[in-house]
Amino acid sequence: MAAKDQIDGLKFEQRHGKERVRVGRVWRHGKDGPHFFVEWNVSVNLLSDVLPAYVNADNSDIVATDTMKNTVYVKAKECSEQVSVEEFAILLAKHFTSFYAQVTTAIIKIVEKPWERISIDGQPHNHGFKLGSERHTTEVFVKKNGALGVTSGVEGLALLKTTKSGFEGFVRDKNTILPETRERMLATEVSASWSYHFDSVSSISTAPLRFTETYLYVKDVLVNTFFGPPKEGVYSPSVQATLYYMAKAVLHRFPGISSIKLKMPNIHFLPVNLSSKDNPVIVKFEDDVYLPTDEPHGSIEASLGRTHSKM
Ligand SMILES: O=c1[nH]c(=O)c2[nH]c(=O)[nH]c2[nH]1
Repeated sequence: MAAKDQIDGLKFEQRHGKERVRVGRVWRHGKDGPHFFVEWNVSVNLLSDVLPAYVNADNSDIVATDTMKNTVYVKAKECSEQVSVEEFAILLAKHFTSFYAQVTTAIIKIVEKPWERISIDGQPHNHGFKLGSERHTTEVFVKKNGALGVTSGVEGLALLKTTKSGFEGFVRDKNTILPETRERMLATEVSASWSYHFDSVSSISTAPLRFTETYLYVKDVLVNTFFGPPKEGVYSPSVQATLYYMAKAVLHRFPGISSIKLKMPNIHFLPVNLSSKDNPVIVKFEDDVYLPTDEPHGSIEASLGRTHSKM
C-alpha cells in the first residue's frame, strides 16, 4: 500500500515510516500481584499527502520518523491495562490518522516475542519469564475515513510428526528419483496470517485481549488439524492437502475470520542408507535413522477465503 500521485504525467507512489521499533512493557498489579510482560517489534508506515517533500524539498508536512518512534513509547506508557498486539496496533494507527491532517492511512506491523511465564515447582512465577518458540504477529491499517483491516498471525510454529505422512502419485519424468511412500516424517514451520472482517474502527469489539484469545484458539485448531487425535493421528497425503485441511478448519470454526494464508515449508528428513564397496550394508534404512536438513526445503503456501465477505 502506498500514497499515489501524478507528477508531470508520471506515476509516483510513496510512504514513510519507522521499522523495528523495539519496546518492552510491564504491567504490575498491586505490591505482590503477578507482573505481565510483553516485548514487541513495531513497524509504522504512513501514507500521507507530502508530495512537496519529494519534489520541492519542502518538509513542512513530514511527520519525522523519530516522532513515530517516540509515539510508540508514549502510547505504550498510556496503556494502563495489558493490551494485545492487535489492540496496540489499532490504537497507534488511529492516533496517526486522526492526529495528523495530512496522514491518509497508517499501517502498523507488530511481532511479539514469545516470553512465557515460568513455573517453579508447578507454581506460576510472579515475575519470571522464559523465551518460547512461535511468535504472535499482526498487521493493521486504518484509513482516515475509519476503514480498517486487521490481520493476526503466527510465525515460527515448528511442527513434526514421525509417521502418518506420505506422498504418492506425483509426476514422474526423467528427472524424478523420489520414491513414492506412505511412511515418512513430516516437519514444517508454519507461518499463518488471517484477516478479520470489520467495517470500520467503530465496529471493533472492546473486550480486552479478545484478539489474543482468538490467536490461541486458531493456533490450537491449526495444530490439532495437523496432528489429529493423540493415539491414532491423521494421515497426511501431502503438505498441500494438510495445509488445505488446516485452513478450512480455521474458516469453519471462526466465522469472524474472512481469509487465512498459510505457508508451510516441507522440511525434509532424509532416510539414511550407508554402504561402501566392501560393506554394502552399513546402515539400512528401516524408518528409523534420518538426516535432518534445513535446505533445500519444499515451499508450499496457499490462502483460502470466503467468497462473501460477510456471513
Ligand atoms: O507433501 C509434499 N508435497 C510436495 O509437493 C512434494 N515434493 C516433494 O519432493 N516432496 C513433497 N511432499
